[in-house]
Amino acid sequence: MREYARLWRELIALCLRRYPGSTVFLIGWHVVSTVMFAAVGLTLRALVEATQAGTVTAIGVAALGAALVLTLNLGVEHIAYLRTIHLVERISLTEVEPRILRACAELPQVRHLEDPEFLDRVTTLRGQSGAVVDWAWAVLQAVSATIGLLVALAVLGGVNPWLLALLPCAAVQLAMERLGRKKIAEEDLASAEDLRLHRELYDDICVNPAALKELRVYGAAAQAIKLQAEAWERVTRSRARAALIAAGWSSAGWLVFGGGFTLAIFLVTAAGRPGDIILAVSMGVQFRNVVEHALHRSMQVGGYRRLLGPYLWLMEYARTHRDPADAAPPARLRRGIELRNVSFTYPGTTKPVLEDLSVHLPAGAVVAVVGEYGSGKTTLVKLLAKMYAPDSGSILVDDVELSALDTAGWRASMSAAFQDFGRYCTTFEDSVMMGARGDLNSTVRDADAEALVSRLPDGPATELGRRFGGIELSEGQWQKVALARSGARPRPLLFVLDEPTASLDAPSEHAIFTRYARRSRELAALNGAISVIVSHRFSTVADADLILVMAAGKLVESGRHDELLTRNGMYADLYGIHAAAHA
Ligand SMILES: Nc1ncnc2c1ncn2[C@@H]1O[C@H](COP(=O)(O)OP(=O)(O)OP(=O)(O)O)[C@@H](O)[C@H]1O
Repeated sequence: MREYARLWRELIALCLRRYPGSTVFLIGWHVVSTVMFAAVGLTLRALVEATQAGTVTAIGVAALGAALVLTLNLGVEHIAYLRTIHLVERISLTEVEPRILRACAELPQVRHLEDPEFLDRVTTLRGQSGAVVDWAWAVLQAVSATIGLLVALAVLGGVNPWLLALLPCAAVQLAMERLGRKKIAEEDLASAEDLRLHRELYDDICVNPAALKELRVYGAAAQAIKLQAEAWERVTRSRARAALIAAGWSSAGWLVFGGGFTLAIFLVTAAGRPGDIILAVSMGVQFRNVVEHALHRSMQVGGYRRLLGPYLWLMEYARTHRDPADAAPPARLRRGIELRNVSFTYPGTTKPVLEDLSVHLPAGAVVAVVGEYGSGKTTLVKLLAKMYAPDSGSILVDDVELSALDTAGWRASMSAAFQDFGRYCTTFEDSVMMGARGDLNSTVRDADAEALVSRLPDGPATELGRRFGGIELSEGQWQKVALARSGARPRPLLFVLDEPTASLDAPSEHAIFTRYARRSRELAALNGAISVIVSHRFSTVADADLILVMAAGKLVESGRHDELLTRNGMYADLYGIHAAAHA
């Protein structure tokens, strides 16, 4: 409960800071509106009593008061409604949505992507930042409307105590509504996985080019559409069931409230004076709307909690998963990187992907990692990039635990072309430089991407990616963009190329490796940088200072090309197969 109170204060303070005028006006209106409903009945009763007494001045004052109250009730209420919408939209888009995005983007590792609890909560929050801000105002409105209702009940109770029976009737109604909301919240969380599946399949069927091609080739589109429909069917079925149960509770509640209200008004009408009857009837006519408003905002407050729970959970998750490490990475590597008995299993799985891996990567070395498919090469690279932490063992950077190095600082000290590189729909230049301040021309040259740039209609300023109106590139061209990006950072300590030329032709591959090998040597002389190249092509790795041969998560051999050939082990076998295939 305390965390909700803190969040509420935080959101209102945010509104005050960004839009002080609107916020003060709205808070002021919510205070004034607590007496507005009762004021309608009281001014109309005063008008009737002044008319009965025949006092012209009293009639004039009462009529003016009633007109003012009615105008405020209708006019200012509408302005307050519009201001609230504006405020909620602005604050959610400029403050709360970025907080949600930052909470995800600044997580130091990528472990959370395998955590269904994390994914379900982030899915629930998608596009819902407005609801988080609206909740803060709904709380204020619910409180203001509830106080207004109590003031009105005090006035009505003064007229006839039977009218107080409206309060327990409303309480029963609220309790029944709550049961229904709880059911809806439970079903929402339970169906989050199906909802995610439905959206991902939609993307695969309609806009994801990689999946789209395969669905066509394998004739699996109909099956994917069927699975998508089934996922949606499960979502809607469970939501409809919850909505029906909630509606049942709600209707029963309204029945109780409506019955009590009708009886109370009947009793007052039977015994009241003309002024009191006008008061009871005028307030009675609006009473249902006022109760509904108070209930609606109160229910919204409760309903929004299904989003506030995940929101607070995410903020707490981001806070507790913040990088505790603060040691600065070295400016240059002296000893290098050492892996000691490193083991790793992906979250949610049981089979270790890396087992008891120990190896020293000397400063300034070009290290090649080879091995069968699925042997753990990419996983090793992910551990070096601190995307995951080893389950046991340690990784030392110049004798300092990698886990103790500030993650953002370590990432700023490395550069990488990952196997599953991103395709960013922005200009070629932005896609390559991505915040780096290196020289675009030499970066393009090293990635052998000069011919690609010369073919782009607007050169480096060309927008890439057809999805947002740019031009589409081939797989190999996208890979060159990713490669160029990895070369844009001027002085990385760790330079990772994970299958950097898998989509490229042989001449391109040769040109790139010659340049990157030269660059690696230059970097090594500059700051002792280590280059790690994962490749299936043995011609590529023969010149490496150290070759690591992986098999089923284990390091089976390591050494230079000649040493490994002499050893006549797995490397020699694989090299032989490769050489024969390319003879
Ligand atoms: N995110 C993940 N969650 C669970 N298992 C994973 C994940 N990523 C990879 N694996 C598994 O870990 C093992 C090693 O994968 P990894 O990508 O490291 O191998 P690799 O040697 O790089 O393979 P390739 O040569 O095909 O790129 C594989 O069995 C793979 O299925």
